[in-house]
Amino acid sequence: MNNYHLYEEIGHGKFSTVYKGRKRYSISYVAVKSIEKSRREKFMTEVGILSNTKHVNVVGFVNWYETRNHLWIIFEYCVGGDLLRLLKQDGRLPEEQVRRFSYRLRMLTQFY
Ligand SMILES: Nc1ncnc2c1ncn2[C@@H]1O[C@H](COP(=O)(O)OP(=O)(O)OP(=O)(O)O)[C@@H](O)[C@H]1O
Repeated sequence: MNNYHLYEEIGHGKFSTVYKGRKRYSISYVAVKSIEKSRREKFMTEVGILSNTKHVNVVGFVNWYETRNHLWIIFEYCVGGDLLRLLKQDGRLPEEQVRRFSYRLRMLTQFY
């Protein structure tokens, strides 16, 4: 984890916090998810799936780490956040946009 600078929190789950990060000595920005060690099984499942998935519609996996108190996943940083945030901010989406998102999700389910 010494390879990354951590900036502000950009989201959180029940057992995790997600920060904006930057790889040291570079201008590569990432999302850094810190997870409680009690959630190791879920963490390993998430790492297993993401590290074996390379798809334009799935957030890119970079690496994972373990420190004394936490497990960490480094992801590609999605500037726009997630779909839920978009819906909360914009309310109902125009039909055309719903169609675009649905198409991407459909591509993904075909991939699996
Ligand atoms: N790669 C990313 N880029 C930008 N924001 C992200 C990224 N990953 C996660 N986030 C933000 O962090 C929030 C929480 O992340 P995520 O959905 O992965 O947690 P979770 O799996 O629900 O966590 P938990 O299992 O602890 O409940 C997302 O809703 C999103 O706002």
